[in-house]
Amino acid sequence: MNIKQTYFDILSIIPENKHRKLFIFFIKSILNGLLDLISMAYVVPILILFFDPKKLESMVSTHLNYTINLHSSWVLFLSLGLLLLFFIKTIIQTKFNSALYRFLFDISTELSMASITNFINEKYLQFQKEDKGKILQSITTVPDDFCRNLLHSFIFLFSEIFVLIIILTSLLILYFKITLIILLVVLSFSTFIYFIQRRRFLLFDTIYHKSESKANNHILNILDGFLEIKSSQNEEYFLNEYKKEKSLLNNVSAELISYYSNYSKYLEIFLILCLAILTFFSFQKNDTIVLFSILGAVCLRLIPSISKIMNGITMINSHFYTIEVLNKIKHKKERGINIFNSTIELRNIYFSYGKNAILKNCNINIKKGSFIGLKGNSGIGKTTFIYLILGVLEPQKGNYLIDEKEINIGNFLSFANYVPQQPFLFKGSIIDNIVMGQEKANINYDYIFFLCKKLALHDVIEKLNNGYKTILEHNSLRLSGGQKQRLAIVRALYTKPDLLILDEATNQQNKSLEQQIFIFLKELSINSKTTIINVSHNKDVDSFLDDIYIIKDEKLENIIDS
Ligand SMILES: Nc1ncnc2c1ncn2[C@@H]1O[C@H](COP(=O)(O)OP(=O)(O)OP(=O)(O)O)[C@@H](O)[C@H]1O
Repeated sequence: MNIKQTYFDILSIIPENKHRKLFIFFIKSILNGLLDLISMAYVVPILILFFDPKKLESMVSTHLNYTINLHSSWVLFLSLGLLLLFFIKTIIQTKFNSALYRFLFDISTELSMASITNFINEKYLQFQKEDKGKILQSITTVPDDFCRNLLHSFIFLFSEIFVLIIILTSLLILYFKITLIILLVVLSFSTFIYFIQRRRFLLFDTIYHKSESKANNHILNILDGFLEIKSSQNEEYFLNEYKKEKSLLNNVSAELISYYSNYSKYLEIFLILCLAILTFFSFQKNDTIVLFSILGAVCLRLIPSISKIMNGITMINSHFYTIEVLNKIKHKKERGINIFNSTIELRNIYFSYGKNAILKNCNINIKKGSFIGLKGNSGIGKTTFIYLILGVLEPQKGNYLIDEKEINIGNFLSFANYVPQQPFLFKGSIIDNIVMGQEKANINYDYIFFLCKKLALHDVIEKLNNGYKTILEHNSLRLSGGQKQRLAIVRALYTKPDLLILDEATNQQNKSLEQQIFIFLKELSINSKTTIINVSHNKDVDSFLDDIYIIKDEKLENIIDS
């Protein structure tokens, strides 16, 4: 592990406004480590001495060659001072711990937000290619793992190394020979353990990286395919696939957690063995007592310190993947702001998915307020064409003009709204699902009721237990397919889009309902100048359309003109 490189990698991930605070935490954690040296184990023997002034006086005169006369009031004063020091130390340490964890989790939230923002601003084609399990992982587990395991261990690694240096320097000054032997023994033992375990840590890193996203994908499969999985009676297969990855992950976590206590046990055993050997071969009786007392002190503070360092290195090595994942997050541009007054024009557009050409030399001029139909066989490229108009996909060739001015596309047009075949509903009330995050004070309830009435939804909603406040689940089954589609149209219309695209968005309505919806849409296109593009195979709605286009043999043709 290259500590310097890891430090710079960590800095490149953490938001810049947190760098100063991070540096302060490094310093504070060193001070915290030093405060750790004042432990109950040292305070109690000192207190016992204070309450036995005769012994303390004789110790001072024997070891320091100095005569003191301790009054009982002094003893009491010193004892209280020591206790006070211990309390202050404890308060400082608890405050430091709380502040550190708040800081770490604060960073985790920011990284999580950066990660999810990255995906929501991603180009659609790129988003489609992404592994959805990995997306979930990089939003949920990775920021958490980075802060809780890697960054936390890194901060403590510094402070523990610093504390260790102080302890060793003091011991070297006091008992040079024996400390040097212990140091060499412990260092070679730790290095030995590190090198034999290193490949295992890297394996853990790979397992965390791969298995979490695989497990996420299995969860997504189970959630999305709930009915199909049950109807084909394949629950067992999907559950086992999930279990495989989850067990792997949990086994790794269990092993990692156990390392912490195991390291100190290995060290203890190793030091006891060394002690036995040294006692047997090299030391006289007097030295053996000194040796025992030094080793006692070593066991008290040195072993936990070395264990913490080894554990920190283990944690960092096992979570390196988080740096790799988080490094990929780049802040991308927000939705483009455009205005549409008269025309949208696509000129000589060529678009292909890899070698699969979908549209060649495609031209269309869409006038504001027009109601356009788009037809074509399944898989011919209707949705692709719509995504090109919406600005979600970028053509390989051709020009995109709004009001006769060429624009750079690649991001959703701000004035457009789109209703897909399978509308998306999220956990929240019906109102939440319509306004999608609008501030409560700004919600235009009258317009929502008006739209719902026009789309034959108002009565349906009013009949639900809590009316418009009824809570829907993610992809709720509480509403029928047709009702969900109408709710999605209300949602799109609520934003008063200049351009509305319906991708087979009424194919689950019966004929009379579909006619009712189209009468209203036609009114909007005439009165509000809402431009509408409707993708549908259904000839029943052709009479509402001003223009009908068809995609055939990679060409876009106007049926009405030809
Ligand atoms: N992200 C993608 N990568 C590669 N190929 C794709 C991608 N999206 C769609 N395609 C392919 O492009 C072709 C056109 O797909 P598209 O979804 O545009 O057709 P469609 O006319 O809307 O079909 P349908 O009426 O069945 O919904 C299909 O052959 C499809 O497999």
